[in-house]
Amino acid sequence: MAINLQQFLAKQLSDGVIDQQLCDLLNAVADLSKEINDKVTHGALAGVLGFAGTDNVQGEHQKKLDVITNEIFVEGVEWTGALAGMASEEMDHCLPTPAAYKRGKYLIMFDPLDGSSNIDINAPIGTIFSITKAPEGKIADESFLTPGRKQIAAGYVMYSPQTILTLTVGNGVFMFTLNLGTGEYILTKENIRIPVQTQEFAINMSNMRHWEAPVQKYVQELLAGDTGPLGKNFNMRWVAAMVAEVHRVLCRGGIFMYPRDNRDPSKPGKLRLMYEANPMSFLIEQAGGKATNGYQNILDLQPEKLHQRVAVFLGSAEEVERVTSYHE
Ligand SMILES: O=P(O)(O)OC[C@H]1O[C@](O)(COP(=O)(O)O)[C@@H](O)[C@@H]1O
Ligand SMILES: [Mg+2]
Ligand SMILES: [Mg+2]
Repeated sequence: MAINLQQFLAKQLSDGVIDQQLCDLLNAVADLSKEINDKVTHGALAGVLGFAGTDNVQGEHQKKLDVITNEIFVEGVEWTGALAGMASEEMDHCLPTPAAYKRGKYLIMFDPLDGSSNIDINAPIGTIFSITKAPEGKIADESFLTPGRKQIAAGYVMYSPQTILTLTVGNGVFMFTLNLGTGEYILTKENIRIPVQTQEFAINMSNMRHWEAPVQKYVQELLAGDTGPLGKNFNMRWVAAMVAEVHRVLCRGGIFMYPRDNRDPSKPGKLRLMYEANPMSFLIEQAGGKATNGYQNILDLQPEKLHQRVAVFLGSAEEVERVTSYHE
């Protein structure tokens, strides 16, 4: 019989994999994602498309939905009693749990709306989250700077033809599909394994001239197909939402890359370490894949800043190892 997310989490709780606070927090994230799903699904009818007229801390123009989903996320988790604080792509600094609410033992970092450029064209978007243990004492931005290897749980929700919540609590990767009739997330895939080999890659090719030499060489080899040193043909995909790219890699393998480039020296890599690369790398490793910045495993990087950017190579082990070896 199909089990729902609540039942899955109750089992993890009784098996001692998660504690009550984490269980409450994950249930709250699932619930708030249904509210986001509702807004996303109604789009223009709910008046949520277009720009908000504000910029975030990274100088990016915020979409209305970036702001709305950030509010839904904050309000959806702050009351749970599971959090000492939270941090988001859309907030300059962290938000310690307000005194009105009970302080808990965890921190959550999130990208409330991933793939912002897809909002207005009705293409896939998502929400990403990462949960770590909170240190004792006052919570400040520095409290969040622990390596991804220390994550307790991570996941994403993908809003697309189906709404899918993908989760790890450190014992494999599980996917739950939202039943729009009952409002339940139903377990639809478990113990996901990424094939070691692949013939599919994802990279924004329009940036090719800005990449560093090792990435230029590797992508030339992918393009050369069976006439080149890799001896096989590759297909290419680019959805422009990391959630959707990682979801595809988890479902059928592949390599997803967002390398450093020299377009803007202040932005080495586009993706953010704390609430994009770390949670996704945790999921990928839990499914038997690899995730590096070209030099080191992403999960082993010591973060320096809350909104730090990082190069990302993740997915099927053989190809991630190959492109990483070109950097050495
Ligand atoms: O504009 P590009 O180069 O296609 O970038 C797409 C990448 O940017 C992102 O949309 C960044 O995330 P945000 O939308 O949360 O800023 C990734 O999801 C995606 O992989
Ligand atoms: Mg994002
Ligand atoms: Mg975002």
